[in-house]
Amino acid sequence: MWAGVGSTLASIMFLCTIFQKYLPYNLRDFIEKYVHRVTDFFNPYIEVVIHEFTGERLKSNEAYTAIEAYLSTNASKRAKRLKAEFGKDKDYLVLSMGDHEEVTDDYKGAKVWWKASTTTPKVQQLSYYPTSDKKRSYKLSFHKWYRELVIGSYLNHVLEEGRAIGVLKRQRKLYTNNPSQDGHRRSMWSHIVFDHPASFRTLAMDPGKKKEIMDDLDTFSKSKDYYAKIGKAWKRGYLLYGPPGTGKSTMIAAMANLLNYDVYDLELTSIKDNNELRKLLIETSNKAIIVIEDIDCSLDLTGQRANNKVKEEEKDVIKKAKEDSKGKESKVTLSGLLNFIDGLWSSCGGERLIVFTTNYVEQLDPALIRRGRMDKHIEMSYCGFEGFKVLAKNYLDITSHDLFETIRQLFDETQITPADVAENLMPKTVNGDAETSLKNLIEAFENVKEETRLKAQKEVKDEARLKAQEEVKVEAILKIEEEVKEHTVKDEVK
Ligand SMILES: Nc1ncnc2c1ncn2[C@@H]1O[C@H](COP(=O)(O)OP(=O)(O)OP(=O)(O)O)[C@@H](O)[C@H]1O
Ligand SMILES: [Mg+2]
Repeated sequence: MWAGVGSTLASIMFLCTIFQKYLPYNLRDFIEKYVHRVTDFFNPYIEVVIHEFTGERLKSNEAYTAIEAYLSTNASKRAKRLKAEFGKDKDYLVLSMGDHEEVTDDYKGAKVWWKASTTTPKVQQLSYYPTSDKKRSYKLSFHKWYRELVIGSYLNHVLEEGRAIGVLKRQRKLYTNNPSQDGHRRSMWSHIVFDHPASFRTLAMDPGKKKEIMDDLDTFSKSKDYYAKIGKAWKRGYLLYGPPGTGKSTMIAAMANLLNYDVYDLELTSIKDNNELRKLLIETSNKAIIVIEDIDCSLDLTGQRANNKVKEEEKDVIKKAKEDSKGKESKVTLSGLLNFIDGLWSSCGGERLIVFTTNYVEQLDPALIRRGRMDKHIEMSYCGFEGFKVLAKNYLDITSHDLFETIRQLFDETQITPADVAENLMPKTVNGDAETSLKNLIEAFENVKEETRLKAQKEVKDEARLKAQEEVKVEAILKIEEEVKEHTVKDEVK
């Protein structure tokens, strides 16, 4: 029997070759169309193809990723050829269907087939897509009896399950925008695996404030329906401000870990213009934190209102700096950034946080940080005794010690950043004990105290010197005025 099938196939292939080679193009097209119609009439199966990349710019297709995740369980049980990739934290492998593999799935009594395909285009194309030229896709086949069931509910079921599996298994990423270049470039964002260990548990700050922020994030992540109901894009802005070393960047990592989000670290100075800023935003995924660190230094975003206050000589310095960097400077403007945050572009996806950090909140344009754009303003401040206890637990694994009382008093008297406390608590030798670290901290307090005292002394001296100079100036002016008066009187007498 197999010999018969083989010879029939061979004859069909031969006829096809003749058909391709010798028939005129129009006739060939015409015949192909009708052959398809005839075969479709007898073929009871429907096919749906899902490609890995879509659109002109080959944007990755979220549906493909979800299907890949959904099929991973099925594939590991049934497929013969599997692909393996590192999963979250690189401590296990995630399996997916190998090329040209087929698996079946059962759903509410219906049987469907999934097939993985890979094709390599014959003509090499210029592409933004960073990896290979291969085009991957999944093909779903099912009997036409199940059309409504599959299209109406099975596909949604696959996407939902796939997304949920993907969130659990995916490696989170830290993206940075590539410097703007003329001509072609690979992609707008580069990424590495995000595995920062920071968490809210290890973050030193006031416990009440910490809980408030965690609750806020939790509420946000569960409010998809609420945002849809009030007609707002599902996004939230956070402004973190405070002196250097108070944990702003650490807090962002803790937020990403809490919510299981990707992080997009946006460097505004390497963006050419507002248009490029918009394109970058479009290419961010959902479940993401978009971060602009040191927003006050990023661009001249202090706005016209603030610029009016700038003194003339400062204006000259700014002008010179701008001239020096001519050609290199970014043309992203304050209004471009405002559009980025709350314009139409932010409606092109959901579940995104936008976080700004700054050391100088008072220098920012109020429009940039008003509520509704930056919904929550969080001051990251100097370390308090409660914060110290968190750090002592993290670094030394202790919750109490005889020296704690001394340290508590020192916190009342002196301002010190969590970064300084952390640095001093870190054991300096392999066998360093807790007491040595605590004594180091006390010494650091003494140094900070001494520095503050010297600084205050210097300020008093400077002030006194300025006052003395002022007095000398006033005396000199009075003397001159006196002399002028005397001369005038003499001249009048003459
Ligand atoms: N609140 C904190 N809790 C725990 N660790 C902290 C905290 N603040 C700072 N640290 C420690 O100090 C280091 C520096 O902190 P971080 O980079 O988060 O400060 P920052 O506020 O972002 O500073 P900058 O304004 O200079 O960017 C961190 O690596 C962390 O180890
Ligand atoms: Mg920082």
